[in-house]
Amino acid sequence: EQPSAPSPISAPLRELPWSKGRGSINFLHTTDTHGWHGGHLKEAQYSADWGDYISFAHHLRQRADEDGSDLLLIDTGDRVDGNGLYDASDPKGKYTFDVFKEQKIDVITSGNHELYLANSSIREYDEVVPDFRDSYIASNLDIYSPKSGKLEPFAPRYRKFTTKNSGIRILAFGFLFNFHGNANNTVVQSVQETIKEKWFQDAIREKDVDLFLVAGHVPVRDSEESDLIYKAIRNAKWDTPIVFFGGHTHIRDYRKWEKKAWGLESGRYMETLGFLSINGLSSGKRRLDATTAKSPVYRRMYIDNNLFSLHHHSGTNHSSFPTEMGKNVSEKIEKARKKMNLDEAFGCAPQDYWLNRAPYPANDSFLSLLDTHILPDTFTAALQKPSIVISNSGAIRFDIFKGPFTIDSTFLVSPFTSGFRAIRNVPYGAASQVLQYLNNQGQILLEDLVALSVDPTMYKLDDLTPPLPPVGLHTLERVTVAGHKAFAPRLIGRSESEQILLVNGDKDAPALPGYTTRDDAGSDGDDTIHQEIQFYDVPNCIAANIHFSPSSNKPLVSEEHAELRSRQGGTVHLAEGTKPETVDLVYNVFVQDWVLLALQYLGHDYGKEATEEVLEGQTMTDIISGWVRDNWACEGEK
Ligand SMILES: Nc1ccn([C@@H]2O[C@H](COP(=O)(O)O)[C@@H](O)[C@H]2O)c(=O)n1
Repeated sequence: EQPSAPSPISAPLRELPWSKGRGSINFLHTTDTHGWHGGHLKEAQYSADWGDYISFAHHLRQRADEDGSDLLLIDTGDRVDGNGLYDASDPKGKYTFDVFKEQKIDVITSGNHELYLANSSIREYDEVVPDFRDSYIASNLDIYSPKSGKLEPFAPRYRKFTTKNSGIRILAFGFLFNFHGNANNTVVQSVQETIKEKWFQDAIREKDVDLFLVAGHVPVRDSEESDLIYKAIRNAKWDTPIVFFGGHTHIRDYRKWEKKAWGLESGRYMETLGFLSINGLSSGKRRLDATTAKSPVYRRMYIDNNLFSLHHHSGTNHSSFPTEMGKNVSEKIEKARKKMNLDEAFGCAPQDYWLNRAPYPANDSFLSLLDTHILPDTFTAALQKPSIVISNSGAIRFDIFKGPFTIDSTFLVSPFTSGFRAIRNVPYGAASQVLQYLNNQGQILLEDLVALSVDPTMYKLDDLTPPLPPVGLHTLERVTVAGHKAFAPRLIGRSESEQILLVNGDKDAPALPGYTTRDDAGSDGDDTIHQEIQFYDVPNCIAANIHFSPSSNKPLVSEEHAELRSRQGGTVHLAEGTKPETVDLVYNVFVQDWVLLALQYLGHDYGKEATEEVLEGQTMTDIISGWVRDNWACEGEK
């Protein structure tokens, strides 16, 4: 782990469901790592780095060699965008690729983030694909070759191989979901079309396959793409076991299609090392008898990526765990971080701000910080006229922790290179409705949130201190329920019936906060028994009003009047409660197509030519770091 990483905290662990002996295969799976190969430096629970993963895999490979099973490693894409280690270098990824390639990965695919920008996909094609020449698979992805200019497969379409110890014959695919946001130097063919192709139809009919392995940057659940692939394989081979490794939705999940087809998704940001094992497979070396042939057994575990877990599951300790290669890789990461000054602070956050671990709006919601402070402060200084500034919440990727906000933090919270654009003088009536169109699902109801939570506790109003504000959801740091001592709820709400709902505020819960996953195999998949963290849905987009606050029903101010004031004083700042006749509609470029579409629905046709750059191309990363520098001094600097 990195020298500045916090030491892991011991917690109750479940045992790794390892499968041993012939006909057994074990997998480790990473997905959506988004550049976090240095691990989490502010969260002890996820503090192991890529070097530790290399050491861990080494010990498990050795275990497989000893007991005759096999260990394979899978990575299903989105390795880029989201961490200083990748994003802070020029070109991006200058240090990550060398670190990443030191792990032996048996099946690897591309995600959507490798393809947003032409230069990222070219680097992926020129560097990562050759680094993983025998294992990179691109079943539905092509690239206009930077050398020949011709459209070529990004990597081989599939791979057939036999495992080293057990002799299990695997046929592996590598898919990406039907992604449309890629730059025009790559082509993602839809899964619907791909599975009709001859090469695919021939591949699923190949003889001597003991296991179909579908690695994909595709969610395992609620995904038309995964279901189509499953059905296509089953149409050709009614009984051959299938295993899916998915990604993209950043969750831990394990889905059962049927007893011989399961799929694992292994979270995000190097928080999780997914583990899956199957025993009872046939192989070139081992014919199964009638009973065992019917019953391969699949099991899974989500390993928290920290040394406490990794030592435990590999039967090692502090001194026997690190391998030479693992240590070298950790050192390489440390050097790269130093070279890029990733620990240099712009300022210090006075408290935690959560992206999904707090409801929105709330005092500890990052999105509330954005729409009530960061965007208004930045754009009030930069824009002259009443404006509405819209950003997608997806532009924000991670939480802010109390303490130093560093160069690294800027990329953790928002790594993207898109800037902001404006459409001038949009009638206020239309502009003020765009946000609603972009968030078309309306407000989240108390009932919806409660339905998502486990065992909400109901209390009477009188039993609670402090008393609650009116009906709705609230964040309170501590509450006291009559007859119990004070404790911290994850969510508290007051319903129409005047009862108080206290969600996940169980004072007897385990101490270490973390994931508690419920999947198709039950709720025992997380290796660490956690105190459950509540995650909240947030709107697609948020907005800030600049130079006006339309909270009352004062009349719209006429454009002429605004013009006049503009000429007189430069900036037009309307009096509290006054609505402008027109506003400049400013938005993050990523949502441009949706903003134009919403305006079209609202009866105003604007083309891209009607838009112009604002803030001289500054990105959300620049905006946040600039705001932190100006507003959050560290102790001693005040
Ligand atoms: N320039 C960009 C690119 C992407 N986004 C946001 O990221 C989302 C996709 O990320 P996943 O990890 O879910 O694949 C995308 O939907 C956008 O919200 C962005 O804001 N700007």
